[in-house]
Amino acid sequence: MTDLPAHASPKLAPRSLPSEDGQLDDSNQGSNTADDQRPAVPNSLLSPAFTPPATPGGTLNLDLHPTSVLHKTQTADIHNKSEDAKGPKLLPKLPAVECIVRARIPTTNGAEMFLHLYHNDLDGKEHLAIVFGNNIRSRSLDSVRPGETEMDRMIRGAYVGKLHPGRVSSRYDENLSGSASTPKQIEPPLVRIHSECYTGETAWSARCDCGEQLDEAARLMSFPVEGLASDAPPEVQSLSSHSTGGVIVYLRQEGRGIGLGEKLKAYNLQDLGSDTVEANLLLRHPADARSYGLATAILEDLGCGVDAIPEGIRLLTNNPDKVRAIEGPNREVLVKERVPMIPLAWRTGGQRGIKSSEIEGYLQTKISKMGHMIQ
Ligand SMILES: Nc1nc2c(ncn2[C@@H]2O[C@H](COP(=O)(O)OP(=O)(O)OP(=O)(O)O)[C@@H](O)[C@H]2O)c(=O)[nH]1
Repeated sequence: MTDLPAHASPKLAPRSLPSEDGQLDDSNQGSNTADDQRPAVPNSLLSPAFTPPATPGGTLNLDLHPTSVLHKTQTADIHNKSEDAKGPKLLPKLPAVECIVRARIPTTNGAEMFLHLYHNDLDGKEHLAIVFGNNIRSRSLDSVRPGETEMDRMIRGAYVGKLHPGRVSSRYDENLSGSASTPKQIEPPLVRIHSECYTGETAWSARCDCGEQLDEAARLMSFPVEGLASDAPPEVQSLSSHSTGGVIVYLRQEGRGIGLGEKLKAYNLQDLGSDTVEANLLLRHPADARSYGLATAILEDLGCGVDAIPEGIRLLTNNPDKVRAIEGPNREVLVKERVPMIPLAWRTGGQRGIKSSEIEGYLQTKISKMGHMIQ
């Protein structure tokens, strides 16, 4: 019997049995990146479960293409020729999105933002757009619904200017001059596509820098131009002429798309010695199970597509795959510039930011295995 560690389940048959010469019996062994990245562990430790390559609980637009993303990925997984080791999927067609409601949120740092809640035809999740400034507006929110009253429009956030007690028109804010209530032509806006991370954003985790990245994106977008002091970091200085707004598209793709429960299992595997990519693969998930079609569609709806801003957007990310993915299958969005997100601890020589051995490994794996450009 194969020599297995004590915690290996004896009930799971190995996926490939070693042949007599000690080689694995996979016919396609070693032929691609997934295999290259798969850690050397007993096959019986691998979970037999298959996880869809998109937001858990969601459905993919299978009806559009019989040979859908899901089918292709399943096939790839079965044949152990996965292209899933890294990199998001480009959906064949952008999903339909609709902004259902928008509300003004004053934030604890004094800046104000408008939270936009979206529905879509791809999954049952409520994805969000956090909009800073008055220049970015949702087309689907602003469009007129049959039979709605002015009060209905104001309640769902389809108003210009600001709400105040006694206001009666969604279209006209008597406290604003005419020009101020009309969105101006905007410069290439700053955009962040952010994936949900309960542990990093809410539960104070120092395993990742997701919370810090979300805070930093909001800070850059709400940075008052006149407040740009000499102590502002270089990337902020370079943004000075633009930093009057932006949008964070907040996708409910927890754990790079595998969901919170699976991410927590991955954390346990990381504590057992795997890195973040290996842990996902051991659980039979792609290293990155996300897709970005929803974000592209939301950006289009917010007037950040090439139809409205041919100059493109400036994307806050270190992830090269995200840059291409966000542009969409038909280049609906143009990424004019990638703005890097340098961890605060690196920028301040460890004075501020997240300190933990876990975050060091996390960032190292992003650079070495996921091609992130943290510079
Ligand atoms: N599966 C898994 N997901 C993780 C882990 N740590 C963070 N995440 C998730 O990763 C997502 C954030 O992705 P990142 O890789 O940090 O960032 P990115 O979006 O790829 O790239 P940037 O734009 O440069 O930040 C969130 O959904 C987190 O929940 C981990 O160890 N395992």
